[in-house]
This record gives sequence, C-alpha cells and structure tokens, in this order.
Amino acid sequence: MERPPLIAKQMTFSEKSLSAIFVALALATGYIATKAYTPAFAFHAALFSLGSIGAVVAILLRYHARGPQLPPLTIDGRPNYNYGPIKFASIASLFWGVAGFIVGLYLALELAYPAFNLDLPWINFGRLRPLHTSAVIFAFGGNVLLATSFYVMQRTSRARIAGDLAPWFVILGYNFFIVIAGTGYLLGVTRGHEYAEPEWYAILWLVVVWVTYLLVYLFTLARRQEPHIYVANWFYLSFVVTVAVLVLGNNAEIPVSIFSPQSVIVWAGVQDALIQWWYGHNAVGFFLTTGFLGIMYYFIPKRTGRPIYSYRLSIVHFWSLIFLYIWAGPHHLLYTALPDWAQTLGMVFSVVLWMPSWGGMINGLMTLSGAWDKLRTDPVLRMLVVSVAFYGMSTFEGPLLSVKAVNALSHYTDWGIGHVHSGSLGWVAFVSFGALYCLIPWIWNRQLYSLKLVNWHFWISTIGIVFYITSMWVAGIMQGLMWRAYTPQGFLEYSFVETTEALHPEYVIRAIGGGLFVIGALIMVYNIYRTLASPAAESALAPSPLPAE
Ligand code: HEM
Ligand code: HEM
Ligand SMILES: [Cu+2]
Repeated sequence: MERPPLIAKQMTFSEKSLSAIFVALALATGYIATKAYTPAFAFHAALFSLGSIGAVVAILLRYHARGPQLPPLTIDGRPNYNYGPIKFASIASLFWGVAGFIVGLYLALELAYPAFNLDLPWINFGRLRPLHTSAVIFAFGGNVLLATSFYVMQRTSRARIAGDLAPWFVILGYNFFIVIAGTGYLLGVTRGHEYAEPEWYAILWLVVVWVTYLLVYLFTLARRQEPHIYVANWFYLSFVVTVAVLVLGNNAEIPVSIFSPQSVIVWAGVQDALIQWWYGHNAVGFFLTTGFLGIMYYFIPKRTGRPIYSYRLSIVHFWSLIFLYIWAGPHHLLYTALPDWAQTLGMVFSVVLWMPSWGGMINGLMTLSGAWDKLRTDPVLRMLVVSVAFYGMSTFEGPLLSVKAVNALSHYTDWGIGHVHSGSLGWVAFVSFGALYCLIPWIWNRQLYSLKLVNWHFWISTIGIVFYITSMWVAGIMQGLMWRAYTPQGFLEYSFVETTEALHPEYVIRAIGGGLFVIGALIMVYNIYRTLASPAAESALAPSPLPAE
C-alpha cells in the first residue's frame, strides 16, 4: 500500500481567525460583565465570555484531533456528506422539544389551577409563557429546521456542506442564542414584543449566526452536482432570508448603554404595532410554515418513494404563498388604532391565502396517490400525512379568523390559542416528529428501534391534540359570547371573573391533552434512544413496514 505523502499540519485560516475573534469576544464580554448595570446582564455577559472561551478550546481540541488535511469533499467520486452538525441539531431539537412541551403543560396547569404559581416570580405565567413559545418555536422548531435543511441541502445538491467550522458555528451559535434568550425570560429580561422578546445583544448575536447560515446555504448550493435546485431548498431559503429581514425590521432599536440589557425601539405607537405583527405573522408564515413545507417537500416523497404529485404546483405554491403571506399581518390588529384600509388589506390577503395553502396541502397529500396502502403499514408516514392535514385545517381556520366579523368574537379568546396549537402541534410538531423519525436512522445508519412505539406516539399525541383544540374552541366561543352578552337593561351580563370561572373545565381538558402530548414525545425519546443504542444497520435507508393490522 502506498503511504500518503506527509503534509505538515497547519491551522486553517478560519481556525486561526475564529479563535482570535473568540478571544477578543471573551475579553470584551468579560469586561462588560464587571461593569454591567444589572445582575442579569452581568450573568449574560459572563455566559458570553465563558462561551467564547469554550469555543476557542473546542477549536483547538478539534485541531489537535484532526488529520493534517480537512475531510475531502468526495470519496471515490461520491459526496462525503457532513452529518456531525445535523446529529447535534436533531438531538438538541428533541431536548428542547420535550422541555418546551413540559413548560406548556405547566402553563396549562397554572391556568387551570393558579396555585401552581407557587408564588415564585421566576415561574409565573408571564415569564414562563415566552419561555414556552420560544422553546417550542425557536429551540425545538429551529433545531429541526437547521438539522433537516443541512441534510436536504447536501442530499439534493449531492455536495458536502460548505465550510468546515461554519456549520458548527451556526448550530452551536444558534443554541447559545436560545440559552441567552431563555434564561433572560426567567430573569425578567424581555422587550415585551411577542415572539421577539430577546433583547438587543441576543439579537446582535443571532444576526451573525443567521448570516453565516445563509452563506453556508448559498455556498453549498453553489457547489451542487445537480443541475436543478430542488423545490424544498426554495422553501428553506425563503425561510432563512425572510426571517433575517423580519428580525432586522422588528429589532430596529437603540441600546440604552452597552452595559445595559435594555434598548428602545425606533418605531412608535401604532407603527410599532404594525411592524410587530408584520413580524409576528410572518414568523408564522416563514418560520412555522415555509421552513416546514421544505420538510414536507423532501421527506414525504422520500418516505413514500414517489415523486412529488405536481412539481409545477409546488412552484406555484411557493411564489403565491410568499407573495401573499407578507401582506396579511394586519389581521392581528383588527379593530385597533390601525387605519381601517390596512385592516381590510390584511383581511383580504388572509382570505386569499387560503388557496395557495390548500394547493400545498393537496400537493403533499396527493404525493401518496398509488401508495395509500403505506399509511396502514408505516406510522411515520401516517404522522407526516396527518401533519399536512392539520396544515390544511389551520390554514382554513386562519382565513376564517381574519374575517372581521369572526374576529370580533374570536379575538382575545382561547379560540386563538386553539388555532395556534392546531397549527403548531398538529402541523409543526407532527411534521417534525415524522422528519426526525426518518432523519435520525438515516444519518446514524441505524434501523429505527420500534415502529410500534411510533404508532403509540402517533395515537396518544393525536388524542392529546384533539383534546387541546376542541376544548379551546368551546372555551373561546363561550368566552366571546359571554363577553358580549348584555342584560335587557343594557348592562354587561357577566363580570370578567365569571367568564374565567366558566373556563375551568376546558382548561383542565386542555391540560390533559397537553399531558398526552408530552407522553407521546417521551415515547419518541425512548424510541430514539434505543435506536441509537443499537448496532449500525446494513442499510437503514429503506423503511421496514409493519404487517397490516
Ligand atoms: C392561511 C393561513 C393562516 C391565516 C390566514 C391565519 C390567520 C390568523 C389570525 C386571523 C389569527 C388571530 C389574530 C387575532 O385575533 O389575534 C392568527 C393567530 C395565530 N396564528 Fe394563524 N393563520 C394561518 C395559519 C397559521 C398556521 C399554519 C400557524 C402555525 C403553524 C399559525 C399560527 C398562529 C399563531 C401563533 C397565532 C397567534 C398570534 C398571537 O400571539 O396573537 N397560523 N392566525
Ligand atoms: C404539550 C404541548 C403544549 C402545551 C400543553 C401548550 C400549552 C400552552 C399554553 C397553556 C399556552 C398559553 C395560552 C394562553 O395564553 O392562554 C400556550 C401558548 C402558546 N403555545 Fe403552546 N403548548 C404546547 C405545545 C406547543 C407547541 C409544540 C408550539 C409550537 C410549535 C406551541 C406554541 C405556542 C404559541 C405560539 C403560544 C402563544 C399563543 C398566542 O399568544 O396566541 N405550543 N401553549
Ligand atoms: Cu397572522
């Protein structure tokens, strides 16, 4: 055998420069920690400092462990895919998912039984709620999107992901952002904008991470070996680009001082509200929707073994969806100080949005035509397909809620909460579970431990979702009707506390539903744990079907 030529090992440019940047960051944030105006900010600055030191140590250790050359782009003419960062993000998503669901369950319990507050400021409803929304959307959902997009971009390009340290920087940097945001909420650091609570320094960090993500994506596509850019990539890219624009717009703020966690937004009054809901609505549209549609367009065809039903429809779906979504934000501000024409504009675009949404749903569902029998034998596919059905349901409900006459009843009530969770539990979480059940065995080259357990997960969680959303429909409509009920003398019929009391049974049912959803997720964690503990499979790529029942 020929010996490989001896090459002197050298640090790459990125290893050197990134280490230098992190050393500087460690010193700067260490200094800020000593001067910080508040203990919470000192704590965060110290975390940044420690994190930077950790990054330098990690780069050096990795340098010592690696060979003189970086991993090749191809081996024997085949792409040498990089799965390391994907593995990290997929496990992180499970971790954050379970944590976020448990916090959601705790919130549900606090609403049903306020004694769960325990009179502790850190776990009161106001602080736990953003912890929940951020944990499930940004930590769970975000890691699923990172993991699957890093996979899909490589496989559909037949190229190794661009960058050596960059993919790791994106994954670890993003999770560090989550830690800063989450601990901030518990300590009372917040901007008070829904889904945009993290303060300026966390956002500054996020922007750096996010731009790197975009560059990694574009450079990977640039080295693709496939002539065509598969449609899933378009959906992922719209998510990456738009989220960057949204975050910049909604965080146009001036820090009070470099030693203070606080900042002041440049928008005032109703402009601030409009920008906030342009952001909030498109966070739904481009984070919770187009990103996960990218998952749908890759994993459903892969899992069924059939091409997408209509590639042409997927392109129409893409352009019409992104064009319409961006205008619909004002449906969150109906009957407010926002000018009437803007409210009507938001309503009209929302109603029209129904069509491309259902076009996408039909495309996903019809991909199974000729393979419907697989639904009986493959619970992972069933999960993916049911998620698309929930997507259809919540994108029907959304346009309905946007109609002013309906919103007059539904706004501020639990109907909104029900809508949110049919979208997020039924669509976002289920499509994520389905994708992870595919992805984790593929990248670790394992056979999934048990399809039976997936079946249990599917049914327990589905029942949980049904409990959740039906109880919230009842609660929401009852609440709306009670608020607007007048006595013959023209007085309000019910005091606020009476409406709250009336909601108690529904809140208990919601908590039971949340409990079932958590149990389902724990079953998944066990299944994945057993999968990873098993020996590597010959070929884990083909799903092994369960016999028909
Ligand atoms: C055609 C699609 C959709 C339309 C037109 C739509 C419309 C609406 C409307 C009108 C509201 C209530 C606004 C209010 O009264 O405050 C709302 C709230 C919400 N929707 Fe949708 N929706 C759609 C799809 C979805 C999907 C698929 C998800 C989740 C994956 C989702 C997540 C949310 C969230 C999180 C809120 C709550 C916002 C808040 O905190 O107030 N929506 N949506
Ligand atoms: C075990 C599962 C879950 C439970 C028990 C749960 C429970 C809750 C509760 C009690 C609230 C507060 C409702 C209120 O303010 O009246 C809430 C809000 C919210 N949750 Fe969940 N949740 C769960 C999973 C999820 C998931 C997976 C997502 C997203 C992927 C999600 C997204 C949200 C959002 C966006 C809100 C804010 C809604 C709004 O302001 O309109 N939740 N959740
Ligand atoms: Cu919206």
